[in-house]
Amino acid sequence: MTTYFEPVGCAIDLATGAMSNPTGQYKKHFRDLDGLYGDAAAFEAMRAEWNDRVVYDVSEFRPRETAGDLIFGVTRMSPGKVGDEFFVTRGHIHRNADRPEIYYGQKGRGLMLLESPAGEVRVVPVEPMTVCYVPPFWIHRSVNVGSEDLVMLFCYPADSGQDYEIIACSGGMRARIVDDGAGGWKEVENPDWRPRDAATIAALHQAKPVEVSI
Ligand SMILES: O=P(O)(O)OC[C@H]1O[C@](O)(CO)[C@@H](O)[C@@H]1O
Ligand SMILES: [Fe+2]
Repeated sequence: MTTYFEPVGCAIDLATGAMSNPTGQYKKHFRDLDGLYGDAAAFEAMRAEWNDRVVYDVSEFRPRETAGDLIFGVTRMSPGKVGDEFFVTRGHIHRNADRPEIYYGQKGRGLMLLESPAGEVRVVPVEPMTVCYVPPFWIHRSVNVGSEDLVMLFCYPADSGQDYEIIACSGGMRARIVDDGAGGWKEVENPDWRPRDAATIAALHQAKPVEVSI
């Protein structure tokens, strides 16, 4: 006999960015984000005040990790900058790179910074009442460009996985989002960025065995 999963409703608290009935939660502290930002000296200078503070936290509902299911949850990110660069999440490509994702902005003013394997850059707003579609194969990272918490719902295929190395291997993402000095943001080129070679890009497109659950 087939045993069905129980349906669940998860309430989102906009004040805290927490979701009820999560199956998991984690926090990323400032100290965990060393190496993400362009201005390493500014990062070190902030440690005294920020080291143990939470920059972003995630509550998620992950029923299982087999193909066909979904993982969803909420990310809350504090406002702030390292030098002139706005706070970001680590960023990743999905380990099964052909898996997409959506984000739905709930509070605050954010951006999704995206980069294709070949190095094309896109920026999509993530604000209340805005859905951001992250297509398959795009590296993605959220940016809080506002002055209050950014709260976003996310949802992606349960067998996506995350690969964080792809960004580190290229010297960071190709673009950084910095303060424009006029209350807004602008995109600047990361001088340390290195293009991916053809073999690395081809490997992302290799067919993977499809998981079948019995
Ligand atoms: O996993 P990262 O890149 O640190 O960013 C956190 C966000 O991305 C997710 O991994 C979802 O793709 C969530 O945990 C959260 O929205
Ligand atoms: Fe993702």
